[in-house]
Amino acid sequence: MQINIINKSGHALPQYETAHAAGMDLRAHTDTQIVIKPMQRVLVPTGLFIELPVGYEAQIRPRSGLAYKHGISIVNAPGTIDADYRGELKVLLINLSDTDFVINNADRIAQMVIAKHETVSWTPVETLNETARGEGGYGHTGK
Ligand SMILES: O=c1ccn([C@H]2C[C@H](O)[C@@H](COP(=O)(O)OP(=O)(O)OP(=O)(O)O)O2)c(=O)[nH]1
Ligand SMILES: [Mg+2]
Repeated sequence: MQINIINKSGHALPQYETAHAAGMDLRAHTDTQIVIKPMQRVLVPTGLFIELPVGYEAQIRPRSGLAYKHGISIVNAPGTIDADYRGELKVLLINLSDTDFVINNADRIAQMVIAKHETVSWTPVETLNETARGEGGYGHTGK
């Protein structure tokens, strides 16, 4: 499918890095180097603006390589981009390591998955149907 995008980043458009990748990497759009100190969070601009079709969302997810090697994650993972959002895509990174992490312009900082979603309406009721699980949760089936 095609999605309208405005690209003010000066970088190439996000792309799938392999043939069947689910996510497209997002690059930082910054004039100055960004340093994220341990346990600090930073909202990193991408320079991208998109027009998702109704019924679709974009999910902003961490990159596992950055997470494993540098403790870089996303505070609100997965970030949700609504179909009616027209602002700049931004990535809320957090440094979970004990050393500073440096981001340069064009670094690939996160990945974005485009996904369908349902829009539901509620039917208020007094009881819900019975299941074997019932209210069990939070590990009630054991280790
Ligand atoms: O990682 C993110 C998460 C959100 N957004 C943008 C797109 C999204 O549509 C909008 C609102 O996000 P969200 O609903 O998660 O935030 P909120 O705190 O509920 O704000 P709002 O009241 O504006 O919905 O912010 C981003 O650019 N990056
Ligand atoms: Mg919201």
